[in-house]
Amino acid sequence: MNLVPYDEWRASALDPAFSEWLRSGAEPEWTAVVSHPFAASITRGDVPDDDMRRYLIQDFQFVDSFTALLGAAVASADSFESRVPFGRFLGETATTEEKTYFHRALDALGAIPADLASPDLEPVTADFRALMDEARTSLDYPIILAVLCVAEWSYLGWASRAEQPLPENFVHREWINLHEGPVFRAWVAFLCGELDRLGPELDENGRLRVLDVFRRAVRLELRFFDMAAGL
Ligand SMILES: Cc1ncc(CN)c(N)n1
Repeated sequence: MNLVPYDEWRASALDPAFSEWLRSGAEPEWTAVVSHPFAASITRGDVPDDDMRRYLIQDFQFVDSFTALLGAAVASADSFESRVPFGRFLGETATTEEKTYFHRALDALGAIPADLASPDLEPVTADFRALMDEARTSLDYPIILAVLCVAEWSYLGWASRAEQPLPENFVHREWINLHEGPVFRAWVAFLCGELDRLGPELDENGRLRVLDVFRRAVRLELRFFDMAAGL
């Protein structure tokens, strides 16, 4: 656990980026997320259908709050240049690719419409939605960025470990492809870059608040995969 103040840390770090200070401060949970057995099983395409259905039903509820959080990022970003990528991602991915993926995948997995509309929320799903709602209503741009960055960067982390050829089953293959590739990498680089730009301008208290939210989000990602794995 990294409690070294950012100014001290960056003087000696190999990569002095603020996002790297956050990520290393969220160890060992970060590595546990990106190397989680459930995520590895997605990359191999061998998650049993019942487990994949339970995971995606819960994740659809995650994505709902995540989409609202993207809207808050558009509203709270500090410049037009920064608002645009959030708006683009909101339009292109959240409302088209990801949404059609969920409907096709859950259909193939035998879910019924009620599973999507009003499922029983697992405790971790409710907790994750609460953190995203807290960040959204704060309208505090670095805090919003911290949650978005964990969600996307950690997913790039496990998805980029997938080996070719990717699974034939589209439920697994498309879920990997949604979180890998040049466009998704550029999106994650943008989120990290925004934190790298703003972090050094915060005072120590502000940085610790961002680190606290970053860590809470990483712990929730870990619990989410544990829930999916039935742990
Ligand atoms: C729980 C969770 N975390 C992150 C992602 C990536 N958007 C996701 N779909 N679900």
